Amino acid sequence: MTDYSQNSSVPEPKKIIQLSDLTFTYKKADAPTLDIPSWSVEKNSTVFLYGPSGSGKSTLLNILGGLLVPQKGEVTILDTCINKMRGSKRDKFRAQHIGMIFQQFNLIPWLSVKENILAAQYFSGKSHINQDITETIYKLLEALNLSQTLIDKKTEELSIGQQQRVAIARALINQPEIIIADEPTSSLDTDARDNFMSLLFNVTESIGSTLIFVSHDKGLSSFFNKTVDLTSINKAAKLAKNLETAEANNAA
Ligand SMILES: Nc1ncnc2c1ncn2[C@@H]1O[C@H](COP(=O)(O)OP(=O)(O)OP(=O)(O)O)[C@@H](O)[C@H]1O
Repeated sequence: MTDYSQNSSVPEPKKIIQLSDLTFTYKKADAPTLDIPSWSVEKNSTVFLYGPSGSGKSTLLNILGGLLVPQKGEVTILDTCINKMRGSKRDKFRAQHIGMIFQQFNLIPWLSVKENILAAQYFSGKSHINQDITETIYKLLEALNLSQTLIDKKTEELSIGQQQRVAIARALINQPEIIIADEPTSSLDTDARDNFMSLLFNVTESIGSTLIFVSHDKGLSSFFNKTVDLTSINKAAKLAKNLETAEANNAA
């Protein structure tokens, strides 16, 4: 009898990020901040990552972006183990494949909007490929509802909301496969926040990226197709949480 079970099985979704056996401890800290036996993210998913303050969310994002390197374990992004790379190679890998949006935007204040965005393209080593970069920047600004008249303005002369959009444009200029955002909405009011979220989702979808997003604002989780509590994957945070609860119970 023919066995059709293999043919009918649905293929495994492609993992774009895989962590295994990861431990990260800050210098001088006496315990690890992250201890993650295993975690993966599927391609094209949108992940809302939350957890208590100090549970290691920013640390994890910095590891995914290759800004921090774990002492132990493997960080595999797009089938490449990034924590074994040399620093300069990892920087280039990040510039080519990962767009990062930080709470503080990390724009260079004395450079113009265009120069800030071009800097990201320069670091990716792609600047020679795209001759028509100004046109691409204009399109991106338009998609982000940012007036084209701002393109030559210094970013320090922009409002917070405008700076945030420039930070998104900079994260997206290289059409990264992965977008990592760390509390990008924390300084926005509700209307600006919702506006920002729809823009981010529109552009993420249009370039087919995978999004990892950290926020304390649980109300945002409905935008995402996956919600992850960091304490459920990070044994170190779970341990810290249990100790806190035990201390609170003892004090009561
Ligand atoms: N550069 C650093 N050196 C030493 N310890 C650090 C450093 N950065 C963070 N930590 C510690 O690591 C732990 C996790 O910090 P992290 O910023 O990743 O948490 P978080 O979940 O993002 O917190 P929050 O929600 O408050 O932003 C905290 O105990 C913090 O004090």
